This record gives sequence, C-alpha cells and structure tokens, in this order.
Amino acid sequence: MDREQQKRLAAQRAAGYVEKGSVVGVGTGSTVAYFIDELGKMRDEIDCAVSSSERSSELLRERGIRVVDLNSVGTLPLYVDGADECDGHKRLIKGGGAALTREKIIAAASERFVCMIDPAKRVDVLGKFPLPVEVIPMARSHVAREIVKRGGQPVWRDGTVTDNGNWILDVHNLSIVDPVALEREYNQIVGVVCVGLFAARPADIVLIGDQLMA
Ligand SMILES: O=C(CO)[C@H](O)[C@H](O)COP(=O)(O)O
Repeated sequence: MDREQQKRLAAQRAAGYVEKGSVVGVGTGSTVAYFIDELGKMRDEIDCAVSSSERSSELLRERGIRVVDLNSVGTLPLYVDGADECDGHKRLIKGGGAALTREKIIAAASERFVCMIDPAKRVDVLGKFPLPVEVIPMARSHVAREIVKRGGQPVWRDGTVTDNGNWILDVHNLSIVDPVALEREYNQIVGVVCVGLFAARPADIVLIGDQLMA
C-alpha cells in the first residue's frame, strides 16, 4: 500500500472519533485534506470546525463546513492533525506545512488530539525531519545564532510567510534525546514564536494508516 493510501485510511479512521453535534479542531496538510473529505461527508452531523490554517479553512468551507474562531468555542473535544515525525511516546515534529503555531494552540485547547501518520513517519528518535521554528521576521538572524550555539543548523525557509506573518527556520542536524527539554529551551529564545516540537503536549492517539499505535 502506498503512502497516500495509508494517509487516507488514517483519515477515515480518525473520522470515527468525531462526535455528533460537536465542534472539530482541524489541522493542516495532505493527510488532513483526506480528513476534511471525510468531514464533508458528515457535515450535517457536526456543528462546525476550528481551523489551524487559511488553507484548511478554505477546504472546509468548500465542503460546506462552517469555520469559527477558537475564541468563540473555548475547549474543544477533539483535534485531528497530521505530523512530520512521531516517536514511541506520541511526541511529534510538526510544521512542515508552516502551520505549527495555530496547530499547537488548537492542540493545547483540545481534550483529545488524534494524530494521523503513515508508517514512514514513525521514528525511534525525533530529529531526522528538520525541526520547524516560527520566528518574528526581525529576530531571524538572532534566533539562528542562538540555535547554532545549541548545536543546531538552522536554514531559513526563504519565501515562506506563515498565516501569522512570520518566518520559518528549519533546524537540521538534531537527534532529539529529550524532546520536552529541547522544546522548553528553544521556546526561551527571544524572537521564537513557536517550536514545532509537540512534546509537552503530545498526541493522545496516533493512527498509523488504519492501525492504532500502542
Ligand atoms: O505540521 C503540519 C503542517 O504544519 C502537517 O501536519 C505535517 O507537515 C504533515 O503534513 P502531511 O500530512 O502533508 O504529510
């Protein structure tokens, strides 16, 4: 089975976690696009969605799903998103699609975070996928120097502007032994808006294709 089929299977299984009449938190990316297809089929059964990106909002509206602001709903019962890497503790690297900040906010505001991946993204140690860090544009060089001091190799994702008007540094050469500590450490660099490590708040449920990760 190819990766796209695995993503679609994960999205179909994730749709089983959506409760009738509820507000659904929706992530960003190609796997989430399959999930939005599934949500479209259930649009009369759900209330509305909170979206992590302009891209996902557009897809949701195209399928007749109302998109509302997180401030108007408070705590969400469910957030469904993809990831770039996932370790055995359901800790993630996210942000390949540059939506990490809104994704992390919605994950934090959700009671249950269901993450959908294909088998290639399951790793023992996070860090092979370059770690995305969203930065305030004027702080790009400062943050990059601070990351180099900490052993990382930051590369500016030139040309990418996030939905929040910020820039992305992708940090290469990491083998993340303690993801919670690294998330905390990078969060403390002035000018960092968000680190694409979801370790302090990992996923609750990980679907690898249609299989539940133990
Ligand atoms: O974090 C993300 C976007 O910021 C995505 O969830 C991540 O990049 C995975 O994307 P895809 O499902 O296209 O492989």
